[in-house]
Amino acid sequence: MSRILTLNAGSSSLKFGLFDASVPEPPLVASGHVDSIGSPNAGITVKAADGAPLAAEGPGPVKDHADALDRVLSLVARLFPGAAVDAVGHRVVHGGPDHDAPVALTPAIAEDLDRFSPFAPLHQPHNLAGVRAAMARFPGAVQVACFDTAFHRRHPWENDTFALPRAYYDKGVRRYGFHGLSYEFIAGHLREAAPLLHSGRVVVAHLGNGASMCALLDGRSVGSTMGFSALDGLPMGTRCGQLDPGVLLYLMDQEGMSAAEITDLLYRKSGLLGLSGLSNDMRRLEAADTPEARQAISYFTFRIRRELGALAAVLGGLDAVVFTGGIGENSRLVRARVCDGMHWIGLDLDPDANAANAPEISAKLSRVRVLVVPTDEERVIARAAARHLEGRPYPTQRSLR
Ligand SMILES: Nc1ncnc2c1ncn2[C@@H]1O[C@H](COP(=O)(O)OP(=O)(O)O)[C@@H](O)[C@H]1O
Ligand SMILES: CC(=O)OP(=O)(O)O
Ligand SMILES: [Mg+2]
Repeated sequence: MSRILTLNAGSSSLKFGLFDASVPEPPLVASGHVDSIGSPNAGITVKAADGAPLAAEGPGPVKDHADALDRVLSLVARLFPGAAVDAVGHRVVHGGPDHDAPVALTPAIAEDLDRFSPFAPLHQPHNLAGVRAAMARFPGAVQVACFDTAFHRRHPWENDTFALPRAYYDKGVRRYGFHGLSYEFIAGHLREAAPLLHSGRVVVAHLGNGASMCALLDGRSVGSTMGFSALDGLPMGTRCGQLDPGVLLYLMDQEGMSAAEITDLLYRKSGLLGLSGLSNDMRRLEAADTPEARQAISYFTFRIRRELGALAAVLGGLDAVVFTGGIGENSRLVRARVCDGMHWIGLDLDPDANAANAPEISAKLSRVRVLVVPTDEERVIARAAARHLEGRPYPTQRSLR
């Protein structure tokens, strides 16, 4: 049986999917994820398409992404011994200025993508390690890279640039935006489930260990909170989010910190972890209820509200907000805190629907609808891989450079 395998390395997770490759909209066969990578309480679960559990390991340590990948590939081989993997679809977070669509990887393209590892150090190296491991394990399969940045490549120039001398823009110092596979899935979901909203003004809040927001107009990205690297915008599990560049000058000049030390500070020690002094995991912060944990959550939700106002201004109004990602899909507290006091923009929450994790959590009379939509980046990756297998890759616009 011909199969597509998808690999999606997030900053704290490795998600994968196995799809039947024999039809154009590939049906899911099984999916799984490793969560809390790097913690002593990581877990691995695999389930069939109908949700039936197939395997579970942990809680226990999963040292790093390489360990997670090894275990996932062994589990797939053990659970599906006869599966012929014809395509492996990879989430690759940074595609730079050239990639505005999925691409079939050659070793040379994969090597070139390593240029962007410094701008997404919690992701790109793991994404490319997945590519190398899959090339070795499935040498006959087409390897398709699907970029987080691609969905945003046609956003307006004002959202693409920084106010630096133009030479830097030409060198690729631009606002790329990330989580594009998730936003593409949500846009597709709206097109099917709520066509009127799809053609309207929607802000999607992808809140996971990495977090960003995207303004969708007619299903296309017109603005996002993440920029050149996966650091900008909202605070995240361990990342600082938006920061006055003057702070960087201070850290270099007054504190004598090296680039490597600043990288470690901003990517691994800041955000919810840095503010709480406790954890990057929203579940732990909600349970801990220390003043620092409460402040970390307050800063997180304050920044989301601030960006919601800003993106609504970009859109010229607001018809819907969509929550997604591990926190957006599961944290009633965060959703309630984000929506609290948003009546001025026409948004009223239904507290019972929110507490029940319902798919629509806005009050009946709320002008702005509020939806909770589980994202499915694997589905978007599988579709792209299927098109490559069918010999119908997505067209690209190389003129974007
Ligand atoms: N029930 C829950 N309540 C609150 N937060 C949750 C819950 N389940 C998951 N999360 C949060 O989701 C985050 C992971 O989101 P996810 O999107 O899977 O991660 P990644 O960004 O690594 O892809 C965890 O760090 C955790 O804080
Ligand atoms: C780009 C990014 O932050 O991804 P994730 O949320 O999966 O860590
Ligand atoms: Mg993710």
